[in-house]
Amino acid sequence: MKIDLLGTLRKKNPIAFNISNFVTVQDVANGINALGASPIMSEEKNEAEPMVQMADSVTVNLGAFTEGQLEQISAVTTFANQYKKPIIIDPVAVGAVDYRKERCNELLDQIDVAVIRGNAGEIAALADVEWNAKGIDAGEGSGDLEEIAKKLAKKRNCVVVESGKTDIITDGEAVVRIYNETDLFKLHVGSGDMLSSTIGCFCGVEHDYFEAAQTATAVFDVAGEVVAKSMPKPLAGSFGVQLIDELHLIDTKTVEKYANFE
Ligand SMILES: Nc1ncnc2c1ncn2[C@@H]1O[C@H](COP(=O)(O)OP(=O)(O)OP(=O)(O)O)[C@@H](O)[C@H]1O
Ligand SMILES: Cc1ncsc1CCO
Ligand SMILES: [Mg+2]
Repeated sequence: MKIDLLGTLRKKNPIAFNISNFVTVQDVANGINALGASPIMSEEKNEAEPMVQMADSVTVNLGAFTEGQLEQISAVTTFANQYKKPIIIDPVAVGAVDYRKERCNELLDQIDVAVIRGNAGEIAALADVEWNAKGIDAGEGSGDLEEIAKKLAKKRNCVVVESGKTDIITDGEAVVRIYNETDLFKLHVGSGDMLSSTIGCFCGVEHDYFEAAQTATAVFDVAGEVVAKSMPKPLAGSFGVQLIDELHLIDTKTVEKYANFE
């Protein structure tokens, strides 16, 4: 794993264009800004082209899109392919709402994406595997998590990050697993959105998106673990704030020390 990509990210300060959702947009912007990227958000179709041109990566979060916004998402992602900017997709709740899955699949049919990051329920839905997703959460299922992630990676010819107790990262062939020590992430709505946008930042500085996704996930997971270790008792609100603090403070030595992966 190329943990020193964290240094590269901080040196380059990539512009991370995010189409976010109204629930978590501020955590996403502050999280990746603290990490060392330069976030910019937009919902306006008429500025899609210059936004994409100046960006190093484009992260599209499908958490709360409207019908009108689909046109903007389509324009942005088409320009991103044209200008060869990596696209990261966060398919929020596609396992729970068919309308979302259908729109997401239409989008994925139109464009090439670098990374899809979702929980097990979301990744299973896009991989056409039976699963009981629960709203924005992973829900329950009995399928093999690695096989599901690989199936989607092959189907969409991209890297898949399937988050959960163990984060599974695959390019369809190789698999890297990152083991998490704390589940405090679940206390903070938007942990997943922040992870997806963190992956976007690393894809903006590393063209090997499999490597970028691994480093991003390890940095993010370790940041959460460091916060959890420092808290005398789990506090949901403080966890969210301290996660942003730790994304600012974290260094490669800390990631090397605590990242548990194979
Ligand atoms: N059971 C768990 N134990 C430990 N860590 C977890 C667990 N589930 C998720 N995580 C971690 O939480 C972070 C967010 O992943 P998660 O799978 O919860 O995304 P999500 O479901 O899209 O979240 P949200 O939509 O609420 O933002 C990741 O860093 C992941 O490693
Ligand atoms: C709670 C919620 N609803 C739509 S998006 C979102 C944030 C998690 O993605
Ligand atoms: Mg999510």
